[in-house]
Parts: sequence; structure tokens; C-alpha cells
Amino acid sequence: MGMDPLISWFRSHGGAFDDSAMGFSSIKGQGWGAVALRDLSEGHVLFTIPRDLTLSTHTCTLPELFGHSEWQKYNLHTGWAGLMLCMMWEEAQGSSSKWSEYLAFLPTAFDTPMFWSESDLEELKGTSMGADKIGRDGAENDYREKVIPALRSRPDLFGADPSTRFYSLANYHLMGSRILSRSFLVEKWDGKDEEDDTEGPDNTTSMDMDVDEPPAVSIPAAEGGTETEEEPLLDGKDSDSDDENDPTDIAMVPMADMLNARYESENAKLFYEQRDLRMVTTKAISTGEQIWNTYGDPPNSDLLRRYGHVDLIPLAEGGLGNPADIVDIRADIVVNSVSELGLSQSPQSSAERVDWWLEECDDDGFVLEMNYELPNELISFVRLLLLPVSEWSKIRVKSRLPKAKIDDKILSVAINVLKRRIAEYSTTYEEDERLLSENSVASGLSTNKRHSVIVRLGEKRILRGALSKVQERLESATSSAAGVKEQSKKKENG
Ligand SMILES: C[S@@+](CC[C@H](N)C(=O)[O-])C[C@H]1O[C@@H](n2cnc3c(N)ncnc32)[C@H](O)[C@@H]1O
Repeated sequence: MGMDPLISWFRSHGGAFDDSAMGFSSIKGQGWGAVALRDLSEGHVLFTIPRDLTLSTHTCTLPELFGHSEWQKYNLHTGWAGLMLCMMWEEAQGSSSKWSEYLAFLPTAFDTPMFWSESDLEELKGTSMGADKIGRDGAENDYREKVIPALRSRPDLFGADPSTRFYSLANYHLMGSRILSRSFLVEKWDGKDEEDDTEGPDNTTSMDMDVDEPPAVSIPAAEGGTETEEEPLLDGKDSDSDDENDPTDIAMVPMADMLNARYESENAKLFYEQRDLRMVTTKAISTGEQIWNTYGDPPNSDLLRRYGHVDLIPLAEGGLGNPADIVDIRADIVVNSVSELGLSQSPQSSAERVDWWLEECDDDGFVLEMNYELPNELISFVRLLLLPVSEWSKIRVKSRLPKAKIDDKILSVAINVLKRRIAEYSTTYEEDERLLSENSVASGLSTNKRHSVIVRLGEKRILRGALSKVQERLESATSSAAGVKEQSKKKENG
């Protein structure tokens, strides 16, 4: 199916689309992508979407028909369940839905781990993507606890046997994945900058305005600034992320969701205006180049979880990977390392300190990045576990975390921690490298397996880099200490 029907539908509902500037191509491994049809300068408006063409719980008529107080009673105003129900309902309306042509264009299958077999999920063992992050159980709970009761309460709206077809659990998961990979956080217009709307297409005021505020960059999770996994949003628990992102601002934005993204490649962005949203180029783009939005440059584990793809670009240190990759280290690995090395004051004392740490900073894990540095929080946490009892009492009274100061003991603990973390994967770095190189053309790893190997390898690259940095540091510390000893011996002797 070409894109013409979508463009016609878009225009007939008030959207403006510059087909002299932008077209769509099917791009290998990426689905559809937007491409520049001629050289474009920065600030070019590619298309404009009226706000009422976005699909959200504000624009869909279901909440009104259902009754706003009932909507709240069934808890459809928290998390994503309300929007998911709206999307299922719109699809059930067939051609009488304003969005029927749009919905027909949305993907019906995903490469995200949400839909993987158990054996494919095994491949992710050790990575930052545990089952809790995939969020399948949270979605199913919501479906049972919010959606089914709401469906049953209104046979006039949803039919007598609603859990079949349009309102099935499978369709619910599908809508969740469409939101996860394609939605935007479209905040209400706050009344600022009224003239904006009347200015021409190359209007820099609106761009300036949006530089300070988050532009309507795709995907609520990417814009939240916090790890908004699907699960907490779906089950609507009042986590911090929910406070930041009003779930009713989450919207499907036709046309804007046709743009792909790649690490630091953004050359177009969605900007908010009073009555519509505009996709504007943020750089000059040459004929034939892809037009990229940004998804917030997340690590490959997050890209895979939300969108079903990974970024592989040339790295400064050689090879291919995602420079935004990270690796999580759970605090319990650190506690176990300290005790294995016989450095903890006592098991009871460690437990006490860990509880205090959690109260003080609520972090039960640490994040390593591509710079291979030990995070300050990790150093501070190790120091906390190593402190003599008298000092521990002092900092506890002061309610201040230990300073992130490195010494040999801390380096030894860090080495143990990194080795333990590396051992959590079922394959080695070298095995993964081999899998990718052998596989690249001939031996045919499945897409899911290949993606898993890329995620694992990215994390292991960081762990290896951090380990060799820490080992070097410890070696040079020990050799310079030995040097000092040697010198003072010489002095004594002579
Ligand atoms: C917002 S949609 C973009 C439009 C999409 N390509 C389509 O055909 O509908 C996001 C999806 O596009 C694909 N995608 C985006 N950027 C990609 C990239 N750099 N590499 C591979 N796939 C990508 C992923 O499947 C992702 O879930």
C-alpha cells in the first residue's frame, strides 16, 4: 500500500502537506521513512497537523459518550488504558471514525520484546531489560481491572460480547505498542505567543519559543526525563513520571509518526502552535536524505523495548554501536562483592547502611555510561559499606552521603562488582562478537536474536571498558605506592 491514501485523508481533514518537499520510501529494516525530495533549508514546514486531528482522550468522543465521571470511576483517566480503549473504539467504528484511514496505516506487528517467545527473551538475560520493564503483566492487569469492567458496563457502546475482535486482549496489546512507539506528548496550548499562529512558515519565533520548552518530540517516555516504563504508565500508579506527564496529553499524531529516528541524526522536529502542530526542518537537508525526528537518543535496550529496533553507528573507539548505551548495576551486586572480599563491617551493619542509603537517595542501582567512568553514586555507596563503625555513625547523624573519593580498596571492590556483573550474561563478549560477524550475511540469526546480541554487546562493551580503566588505575596506584616504598627504603639505607 502506498502512502497516497494517508496523505489524501490527511489533507481532507485539514492537514497541510508539502509534497514538493517530502515523500515516503520503504527503507530496509526501518519500514517507511520520510525522504527529502529537494534540497531543503532549515525552518521549512514539511506538514501541519490540526490539533483536532491528533487522536487522544480529548479528541475522541468516547469519554464523552461514556460519561466523564464513569470514565474516572473505571480509572480510565490514569495511565494509558483510556487512550488504548479510545483507539479500540475508533477502530470498531469502521469507516465512520474520523481516524479510520489513519488507523488502517498503523503497524499490526512489532519486533518489540513484548511479543517475543520465551526462548528469544532468554537471549536478553543479563541486560537492563528485565520482564518488569517489558510491562506485559501490567498491561494485562489494566485490561482485566479497568477495561473489561468498562466494556461490560456499556453494551450499547461496545456490543454484547465486547472482548472479542476489536476489544480483545491481543488488540489491547497492539494499541499499547502503537502508543509506546508512535505517540507524542502534546500539551494543551497555554495561551502564550498568540501571534505565532499568524506568522509565515519560516517563522523563527515559534522555533525560539520551543527551544526552551520541550518540543513535541515523540514519545511520552522519551520526553518524561524519567524512566517511564510502560508498566507504571499502564497501571496508572502515581509514580513521579505520571505526575510529570499528564496521561491525557498523550496523543497519536498522524503523519508526524511516520518519521524515523537515529542517534544524533535529527533534522526535523514537531513544534506546537495554538491550533496546530508543525513538522519543521531543524537543519538543511539535501535531496534524497532521510528526514529524521528524534526519539530522545535512548540506549539500545530502550530502543528495542519501545520501538523494536537498535541503533548501530560508528563509535569513536571503533566498531559499531549506540553511543547512548548504558548498563545498570544493581546495588545488591555491590553488597555481595564487599562481603565476598571480606570488607563489610558485618552483615547486619551492611543491611542497616543499605536501608539508610535507600532512604537518603532512593537509588537501588547505578548506571554506567560509554565514558567508562565509575558513577559517583557507586563510589559513594561502596565507601558507605566500607566505613568504620564510628564514621558510619557520624555520617548517619549528619544525613550526608560519603564523598565519592576513590582509593585502592574501592577500586578492588569495583573490579569485583564489574566481573560479577559481566558474569550475569550467559555469553561472553567474544562469543557475541562472533555471532554478529558470522551472522552478518550468511548464517541467519533471527531479527530478535540479532537485536539481543547487539544490546548485550553494547552493555558488555561498557563493562569491559570500565573494568580495564579501573584495573589500570589500581595497577598504577600499586606500582606508585611500591615506588614510594622503594625510595623511602633507599633513603633509610643511604
Ligand atoms: C514513529 S514510527 C516511524 C515510522 C515507521 N517506520 C513506519 O513505517 O510506520 C517508529 C517505528 O519506525 C521504525 N524505526 C524508526 N527509526 C528506525 C531506525 N533508525 N531503524 C530501524 N527502524 C526504525 C521502528 O519500527 C519504530 O517502531
